Amino acid sequence: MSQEQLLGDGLSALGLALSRETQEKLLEYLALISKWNKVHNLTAVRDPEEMVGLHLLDSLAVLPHLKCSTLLDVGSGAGLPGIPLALARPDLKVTILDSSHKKTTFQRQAKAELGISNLEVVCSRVEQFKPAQQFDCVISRAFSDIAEFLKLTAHLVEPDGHWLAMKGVYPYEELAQAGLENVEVVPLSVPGVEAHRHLVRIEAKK
Ligand SMILES: C[S@@+](CC[C@H](N)C(=O)[O-])C[C@H]1O[C@@H](n2cnc3c(N)ncnc32)[C@H](O)[C@@H]1O
Repeated sequence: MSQEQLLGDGLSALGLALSRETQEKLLEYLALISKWNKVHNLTAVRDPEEMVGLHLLDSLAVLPHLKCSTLLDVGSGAGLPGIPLALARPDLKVTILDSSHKKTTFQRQAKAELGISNLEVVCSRVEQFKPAQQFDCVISRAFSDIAEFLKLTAHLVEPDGHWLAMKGVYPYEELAQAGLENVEVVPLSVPGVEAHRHLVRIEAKK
């Protein structure tokens, strides 16, 4: 099946309506990752069909749970989930951050080529990042365990804000290790991705 069809079907299954133009930009973004992957090792996922599920739909599955106006994606790598979210939600101010120059050089290229005006790119270790303003929401995928994620980003979340941690299997151990009980854990079903997915929401307010 073509990437266009996979994306269209996946979005329908997720109950998401994105314009034709946005869908084209999402696929242009995948094409850019593939192009850069030939020279730089940006992501291990290289199969065109798998990329739609693991890069785009996995990121976009979070959209219905995104209730914020400023978002920081920590350890964003090739721009995941931040770039698909910025493309799908032009009203959202998205900052993507990574400590790797190679990754943020790619992120800047993607921002320029796709004309993503609601996206900022930051090259920094997250623990050293001192923005002028904190964020409503700080998100990460495949960055660290939950305790480390909260520790490294505590200075970046608004007092009324929250964290979203994108996880695979239900993270019982990570939650226990972080001393977190009674947090919201939403199971997500991602079209084209057989593995389990869970989204953990942690409020900054104690
Ligand atoms: C496994 S990758 C995940 C990339 C992306 N979120 C994804 O899901 O495809 C983790 C990323 O975190 C970045 N990273 C690790 N420690 C970091 C730190 N302390 N500050 C900023 N970025 C960091 C790495 O450079 C790497 O790009």
